[in-house]
Amino acid sequence: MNMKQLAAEAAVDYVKDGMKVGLGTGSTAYFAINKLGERVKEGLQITAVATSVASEEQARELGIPLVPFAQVDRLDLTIDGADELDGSLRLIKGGGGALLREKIVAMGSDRMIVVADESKAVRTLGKFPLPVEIVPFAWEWTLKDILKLGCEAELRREGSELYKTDNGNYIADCRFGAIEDPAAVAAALQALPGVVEHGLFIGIANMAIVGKSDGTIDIITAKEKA
Ligand SMILES: O=C[C@H](O)[C@H](O)[C@H](O)COP(=O)(O)O
Repeated sequence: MNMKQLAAEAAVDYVKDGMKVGLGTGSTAYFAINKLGERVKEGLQITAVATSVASEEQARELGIPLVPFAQVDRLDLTIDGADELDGSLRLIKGGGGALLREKIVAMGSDRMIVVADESKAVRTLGKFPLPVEIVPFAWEWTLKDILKLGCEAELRREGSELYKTDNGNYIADCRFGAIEDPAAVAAALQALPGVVEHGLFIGIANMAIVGKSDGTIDIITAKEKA
């Protein structure tokens, strides 16, 4: 079994009857959604919300019951991937462009389990360019503001077009180098009016399940959310 699948399927063991579940996005979350689909066919009773159009379509095809946000106050558990995670369960997310919906859903969940292969576990965040979702209006100014924070940044492209998120925004991929103080970078980005959200998830994940090449998993836990 590949490392992503190993981690994702281990996370699905935490899903119990009656839970309201957030479905993540990306190639690792894909395996979790697939496994959940299998368990729903076997009789598992859950309801779910998705963090992207792609995950919503996958869930619908598998028969996972999706509920509108208006009908659910909080989720019990969200399972999602990450582009990088450190030993304090700080994450970089958004490689697939879904960071805004992912953060809304994760923060509306009592627990978030991150699923990843071992290549994602790092000592210091920042090798993976930090995705920052910005509004298209005056994006040139927002990009200049971001550059002033001391990174190299460029707007993500999809072929010859600028990439657009499910929310119709752009993504600036920002190379800060090693991010020694993620909270400071997060605060500086959040202060810019054109920034919708950034891919630093700090104090949000409760547990990470990391699939390893030797076929085992590592579990990293954080204290429960207040
Ligand atoms: O926007 C995408 C998400 O944050 C993904 O969870 C993240 O990019 C990890 O994706 P993957 O599991 O495909 O490496």
